[in-house]
Amino acid sequence: MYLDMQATTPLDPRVVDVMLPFMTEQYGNPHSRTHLYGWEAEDAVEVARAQVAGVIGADPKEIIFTSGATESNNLAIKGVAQFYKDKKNHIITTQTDHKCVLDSCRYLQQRGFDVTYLPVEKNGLINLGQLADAIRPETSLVSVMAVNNEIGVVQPLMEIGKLCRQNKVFFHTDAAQAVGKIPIDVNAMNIDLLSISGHKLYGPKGIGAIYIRRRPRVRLEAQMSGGGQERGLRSGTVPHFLAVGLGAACDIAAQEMQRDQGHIKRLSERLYNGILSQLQGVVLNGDPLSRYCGNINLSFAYDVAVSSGSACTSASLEPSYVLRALGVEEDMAHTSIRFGIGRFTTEAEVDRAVELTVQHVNKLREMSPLWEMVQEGIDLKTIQWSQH
Ligand SMILES: Cc1ncc(COP(=O)(O)O)c(C=O)c1O
Ligand code: FES
Repeated sequence: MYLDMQATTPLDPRVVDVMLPFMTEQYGNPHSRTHLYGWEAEDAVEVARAQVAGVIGADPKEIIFTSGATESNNLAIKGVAQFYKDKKNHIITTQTDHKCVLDSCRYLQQRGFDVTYLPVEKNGLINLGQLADAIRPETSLVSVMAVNNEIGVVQPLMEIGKLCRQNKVFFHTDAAQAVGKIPIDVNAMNIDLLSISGHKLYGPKGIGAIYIRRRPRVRLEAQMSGGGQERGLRSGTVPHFLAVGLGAACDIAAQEMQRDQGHIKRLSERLYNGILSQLQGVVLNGDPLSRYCGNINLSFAYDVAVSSGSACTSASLEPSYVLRALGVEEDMAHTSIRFGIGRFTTEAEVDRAVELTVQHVNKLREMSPLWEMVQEGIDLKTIQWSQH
């Protein structure tokens, strides 16, 4: 039973089929210009580039292959900030963006840039008025993720894009959890830079892409020195079989998005209703409407000692910084579980997850004196504990 599709997805077998020949017979270097092996590989990379562009409504020339969304986010944020640094030294992101976005911003802060970390509302969405107020003449970039990896909320991309364009500020979105799952159109949404990860959409790990708008043109400083591949923005040999895999994954996702959504929505509802019909004191984290249906993040009231921390950083016992940014109380943040449903999830897996969740929560609650008090109608917040 695997319900962690935000962490990673399995390779679609159709993607593997397309990749295989490029690992065995067609193993040329796509940058070798003098023989058939090189040409074959180059052609395959260009087909893949067009497939990646296709799923977000971009031009293939606007796609650069990278090693994943972490690299794309680093390149977008550091690259734009550094290129425009003489005139503009301010960037804006959100408190709930991915660690690699936040860390890239911290890196810039240490080098003299000014960063605004926008708070989010209780539902996990940013406040557009606050974003408008945060934009200054010296702002070069706004970076707001599309779908949140922990709670699945979808930020208002269309509105953010419009605001950024009006103010002549570039708009980058980390769309690692969004591409191939929800419709994205870089032109309709005025997105200037966008990060993609292969292994979140049934493609291979170790490959990703960044979309960089050509009109109006976005300039950025490369973060890798070398042979000047990928228009000088990302030196290093393109791993052609991975690129081919990413291309195929994007192509399949584009064609089957509606079908995937139908399947995933049905199973998510089954999971959510299954748990909520059998347990009290369960809360869905994040906006109930503006969300990707394959992510269900639930908190279980009172002493369910699951203490998973963040679904993504479960090695630490600290409650998730994303849930804290929503104002979720510490006890509820500590008892949150993220369920991730995807293309290959089955009804049987969901039913088993419901059964196990209900069983475990009931067991932990039986052991909890706090839960007993809640059952008796005592509001725990009114209690004076003898310590502290
Ligand atoms: C929202 C988000 N951004 C970026 C990443 C990093 O992606 P990659 O593993 O391709 O570097 C992830 C994956 O964990 C993610 O969920
Ligand atoms: S899903 Fe990406 S870090 Fe957890």
